[in-house]
Amino acid sequence: MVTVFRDPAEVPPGFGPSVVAIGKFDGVHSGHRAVIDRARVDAAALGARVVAVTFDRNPLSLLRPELCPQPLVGLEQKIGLLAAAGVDAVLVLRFDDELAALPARTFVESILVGALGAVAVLVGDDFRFGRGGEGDPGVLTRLGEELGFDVAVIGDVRARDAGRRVSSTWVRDLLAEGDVEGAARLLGRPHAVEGVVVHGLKRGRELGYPTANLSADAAGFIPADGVYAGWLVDQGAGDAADAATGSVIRYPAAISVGTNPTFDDVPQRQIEAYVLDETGLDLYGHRVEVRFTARIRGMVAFTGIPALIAQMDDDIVRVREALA
Ligand SMILES: Cc1cc2nc3c(=O)[nH]c(=O)nc-3n(C[C@H](O)[C@H](O)[C@H](O)COP(=O)(O)O)c2cc1C
Ligand SMILES: Nc1ncnc2c1ncn2[C@@H]1O[C@H](COP(=O)(O)OP(=O)(O)O)[C@@H](O)[C@H]1O
Repeated sequence: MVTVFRDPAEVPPGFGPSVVAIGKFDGVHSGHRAVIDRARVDAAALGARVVAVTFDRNPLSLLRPELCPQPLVGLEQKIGLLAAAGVDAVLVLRFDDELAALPARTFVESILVGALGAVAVLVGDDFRFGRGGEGDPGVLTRLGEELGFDVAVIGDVRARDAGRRVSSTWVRDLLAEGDVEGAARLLGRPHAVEGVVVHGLKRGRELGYPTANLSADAAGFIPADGVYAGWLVDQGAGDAADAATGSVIRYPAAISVGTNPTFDDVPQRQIEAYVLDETGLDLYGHRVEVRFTARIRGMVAFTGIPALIAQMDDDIVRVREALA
């Protein structure tokens, strides 16, 4: 089980020694996981814990909101992915005015050394920290020499085929084009959006394809409008029965993203998933994750419902092939 601290003050005294990896970790892609893997190796050698230090939001949302991109994953998704990558603890720092104004030295003394007892710190080469971005890997290294921890700057992880640096921006660009296969190669897993199933316009059943509609506040970057093959992972209604069984069920699914332009009554982009070969499910109120594995086609405004249904019949055949 991973331990999550939402404030440095929550870290118990004497928690260290720890090997700390710091970053935004948006998407927890293969580059991020290379940093975590290195931290695990170092921690094993030093008899220390592995801690990921990250932020509750993109620092840009406070510093330069006009430049702040849509996150690839929500905070809770990120914590789950860091846990899956093998960290022992995650420290989530609230990126507010106070943290943004903290001098680099204070950040290191109070959080890395004071709270976490860091013996080694790993960062990417573009890491900046402290007031006005005054801290960089060089500053961190000198503070480490003075205060007694090692600093490792992890070089770029490159995509095997393209030779380009793996980055959250690249994943975002691919998803914005609907290239969920390309995104999955960089992430090392299918991209996913997570939310609660809400009531839609009750048209799905009439069309022969009931769809679980995700709430508008779903976490995770929404890929380009279109139809996709993927999976719906049902995490249950979060009630006592589910907690007791802890059961998570993964279903094959045909996924639709868009405003359903055949109809002109859906104001917002919507993510919906039809679970193949199931008719009696009741997913309302359940927390689900929708995973995107292949793109089938773009969204189409059909003139008439029979044309939409005929196309959906064909989509299901192609989704089945993509998932086989
Ligand atoms: C496999 C699949 C393909 C879809 N393709 C389209 C499409 O091309 N155009 C469109 O307007 N809606 C499309 N939809 C969305 C349907 O219009 C939507 O699921 C239906 O209206 C039910 O909406 P409801 O859940 O709000 O009742 C698609 C849905 C699925 C599951
Ligand atoms: N195969 C299935 N895939 C997705 N949802 C299903 C399926 N079978 C039954 N359901 C249930 O039906 C609901 C979707 O039916 P639909 O007529 O599209 O209504 P809504 O417009 O409220 O989404 C889902 O939220 C889920 O509870």
